[in-house]
Amino acid sequence: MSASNANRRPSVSASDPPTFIPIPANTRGIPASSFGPLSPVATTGTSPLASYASYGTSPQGPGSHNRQRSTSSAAFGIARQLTAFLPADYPLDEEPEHEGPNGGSAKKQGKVKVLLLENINLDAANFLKNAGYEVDHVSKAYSEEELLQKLPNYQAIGIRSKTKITKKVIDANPQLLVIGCFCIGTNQVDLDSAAKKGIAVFNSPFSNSRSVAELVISEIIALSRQLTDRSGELKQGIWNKVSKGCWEIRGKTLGIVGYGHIGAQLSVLAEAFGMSVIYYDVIPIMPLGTARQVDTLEDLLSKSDFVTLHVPEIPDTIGMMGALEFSQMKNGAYFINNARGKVVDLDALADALESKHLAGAAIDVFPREPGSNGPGFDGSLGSFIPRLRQLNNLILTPHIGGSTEEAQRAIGSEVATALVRYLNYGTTLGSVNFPEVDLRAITAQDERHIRLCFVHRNEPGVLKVVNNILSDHNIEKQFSDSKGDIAYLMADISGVGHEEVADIYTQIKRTQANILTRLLY
Ligand SMILES: NC(=O)c1ccc[n+]([C@@H]2O[C@H](COP(=O)([O-])OP(=O)(O)OC[C@H]3O[C@@H](n4cnc5c(N)ncnc54)[C@H](O)[C@@H]3O)[C@@H](O)[C@H]2O)c1
Ligand SMILES: O=C(O)[C@H](O)COP(=O)(O)O
Repeated sequence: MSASNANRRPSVSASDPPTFIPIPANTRGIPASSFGPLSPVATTGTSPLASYASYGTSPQGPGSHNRQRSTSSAAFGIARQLTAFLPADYPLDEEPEHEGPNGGSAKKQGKVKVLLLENINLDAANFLKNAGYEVDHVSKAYSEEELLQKLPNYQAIGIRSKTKITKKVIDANPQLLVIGCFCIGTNQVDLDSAAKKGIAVFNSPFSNSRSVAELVISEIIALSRQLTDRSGELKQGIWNKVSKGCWEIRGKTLGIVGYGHIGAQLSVLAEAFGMSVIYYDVIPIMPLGTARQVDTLEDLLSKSDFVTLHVPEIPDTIGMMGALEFSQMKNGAYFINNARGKVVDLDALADALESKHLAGAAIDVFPREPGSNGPGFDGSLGSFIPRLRQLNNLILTPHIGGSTEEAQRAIGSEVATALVRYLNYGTTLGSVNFPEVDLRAITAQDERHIRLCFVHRNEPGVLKVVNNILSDHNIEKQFSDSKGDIAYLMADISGVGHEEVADIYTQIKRTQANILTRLLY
């Protein structure tokens, strides 16, 4: 990038809408979702790194005098930041040199590239573009092969529940810095392998909970009244007005397995319909309303008219509903799964429905799901599928529990914000596989400040070595935390001359416990 390109800055007056995420000066403890809706479309794109240098860290926010920070500093900031985007073992000395600020040389230049898969909300894509990133938006999920081929061009990836980020994909992509799961579940990512390679993973823990809870309420009523069967018959010209086997839901017992964000939300809605609610969870959780926790899954199954699952896919929950558990359910009860496909043995469910032991079921999630819309929901995904397609009072939906405009917008905003905050500021609040670390923003008064973001193995003596390297400078603030095998240190250092940055970067990167070193300012 030439110096003139680097001089490009958004033309913002005090009355202009902000062109960056409104990150407060001290972000500690403030959930990303509290930052409000996506910011308006920017009129001028700006590098996230330039925006950090010239705007983002100002305690005064947009329109403050800190925007007057020198352009050459912003340009140099871009160059310095980008050295950190290279793989941890990239030889710094061999980076190609480009024309830098003030005619001097600078390191390789470029933009952060983000790959968004699975039709992630377009507002999120625009938000990331406005933050200065290059964004590629794809509507389908990628297979492992496609990821191995295409991901090496990107520093960040956004996925939903279908794309599997395996250890193989992680190992093949040392340039990858961050993964955004634009959904609740994170079972599709090898979180441990990602952490060990210094890749932070973020999700949206509750932005679609309400959408799922509402879908379950609709399914409870639809099953109870055999709605989809009646509708299907009428579409074929058959008038079949029956009341036999159709019930009100008032006074019936709903059994919720997993009383987390969705389960608890559903509990409140179900009571408003006059249902009695019981729930089973592996941890004691305070009931809402008059709901009641039971001690065992069997207890819940034997007492409920409707059983609905809201557990994550983890080793303990895989296969938790099989032939034995279905036999423990009441005769004529209904079963609903909007959690994850592998939690249920669908052949056993087909048996329970075919034998009329169960009166109906609603299934939104499957052990294997097609990667894109269109034909493909067939026996190749499991021998039970042709059986399920023949059954009465069985509602099959294509994993749409969280698919509402509201949920997708909220998730887009939340996860896109988390990605920008991590890439531009190093903040890991809300990460599912990293320790949560944040520092209040650099004041940006002093151009000689830098921020060290250091992901390392959790071993004794690391901080001593790092602080030795930093000891010639003033460490304004630092915070470190660990999670399992990895630890993360953020430190703001002042009094750093431009000529010293590469040296600090190289020394820290070469420490024995280094996983990923980034310098930001
Ligand atoms: N169908 C969809 O589109 C859709 C949308 C959102 C979420 N989901 C799925 O729903 C799951 C639940 O979402 P949430 O936001 O309520 O999660 P959550 O983490 O808030 O709650 C999950 C609850 O399950 C409990 N739990 C864990 N293991 C258990 C076990 N063996 N037995 C009983 N309880 C157990 C946990 O203690 C927790 O209370 C997600 O993990 C995701 O897989 C699906
Ligand atoms: O984990 C989730 O949030 C849900 O399963 C929704 O996944 P989706 O974004 O792929 O629809």
